[in-house]
Amino acid sequence: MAVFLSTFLPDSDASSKLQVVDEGLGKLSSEEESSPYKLIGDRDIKAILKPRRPFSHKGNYGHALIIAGDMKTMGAALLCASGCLHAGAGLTTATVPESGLTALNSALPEVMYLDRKHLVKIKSLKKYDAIAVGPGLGKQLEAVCILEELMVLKQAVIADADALNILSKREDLLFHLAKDSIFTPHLKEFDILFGKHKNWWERLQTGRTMAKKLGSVIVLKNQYTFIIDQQGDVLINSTGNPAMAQGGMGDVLTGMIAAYVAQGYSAKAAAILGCYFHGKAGDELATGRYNITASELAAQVPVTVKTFQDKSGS
Ligand SMILES: NC(=O)C1=CN([C@@H]2O[C@H](COP(=O)(O)OP(=O)(O)OC[C@H]3O[C@@H](n4cnc5c(N)ncnc54)[C@H](OP(=O)(O)O)[C@@H]3O)[C@@H](O)[C@H]2O)[C@@H](O)CC1
Ligand SMILES: Nc1ncnc2c1ncn2[C@@H]1O[C@H](COP(=O)(O)OP(=O)(O)O)[C@@H](O)[C@H]1O
Repeated sequence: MAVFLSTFLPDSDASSKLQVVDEGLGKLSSEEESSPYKLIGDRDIKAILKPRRPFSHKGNYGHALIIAGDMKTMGAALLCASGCLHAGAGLTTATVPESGLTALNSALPEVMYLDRKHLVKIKSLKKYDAIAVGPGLGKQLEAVCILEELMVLKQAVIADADALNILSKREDLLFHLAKDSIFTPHLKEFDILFGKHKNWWERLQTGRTMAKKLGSVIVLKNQYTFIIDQQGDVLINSTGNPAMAQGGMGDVLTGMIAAYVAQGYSAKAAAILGCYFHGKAGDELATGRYNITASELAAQVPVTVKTFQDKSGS
């Protein structure tokens, strides 16, 4: 029986009721025209997820840089770095304001620190395999300067939260960020970036147009998160649940996506793995829980991935 796009949207409209969603990311068969709307299944994850190889070392799993945190939102940086760490990046470095250094060292001793002052002066961030920017970053001049530097360096980024708010006022930066960047807005951030929308159908159409125009991946977060790839296809993630509706959950997701980019996955694959395992970790914890904190979710991720790997034989 056909599944329609409207199933995955919180509001109703005529168009989405007519759009068929394909099961899985591959084509159904050579004769059938594939739909731009595809539901991510376990088989897709199995095909994407790579095992950790024998004799491998931290250098094989990439180095991620987290640019996040401000005086009152240092927690967002810690949560993002924690998501990155728990999703398996070989090395994670966080650049937070100096006032957050003690918190960083106490909460996440595995994570290294890079002085913000050095970041703005650095002419190359090439040693980092993934760069996430935005959670709790603030919108002050320093944050704007960081985004300007990243644009000049032409390295793809994972942009979230305050980075998106800054980009919404700076089209010159938005359209000059490196291709294969990943944008992770929730509904409000999406509308701030790309304009107000009447309903989710319209929002998705704008997302498709903008992902193609930017040559980047847009992760539009909601109960069902939509991963819109560079071709304008909409991949629907169905893991996750309302127990996850607590502050900081998106910060963890951003760190996880950065970890997968650092490990060598493409922008699209990293977004898929991040969303799937983020939601799946939440589903596992929610079996015995009314709500889940973002820190708990991050800690669950290695268990979730291992359980999936063992069950699917990947
Ligand atoms: N511990 C820390 O340090 C934390 C730091 N954080 C960091 O702080 C910074 C600012 O974060 P923020 O929460 O003030 O702003 P933001 O997320 O834009 O919400 C603004 C308004 O948008 C809405 N809205 C929000 N989410 C929505 C959704 N999914 N779907 C639909 N609507 C949604 C909602 O409006 P309402 O719907 O209630 O009218 C909400 O009031 C940011 O950098 C972030 O990373 C947080 O991560 C928390 C933990
Ligand atoms: N009801 C829900 N069902 C599934 N996932 C949810 C639900 N509520 C929140 N989430 C997930 O939690 C994350 C929230 O992200 P975001 O709003 O950016 O959080 P924050 O800014 O507080 O870190 C998203 O990945 C979203 O998909």
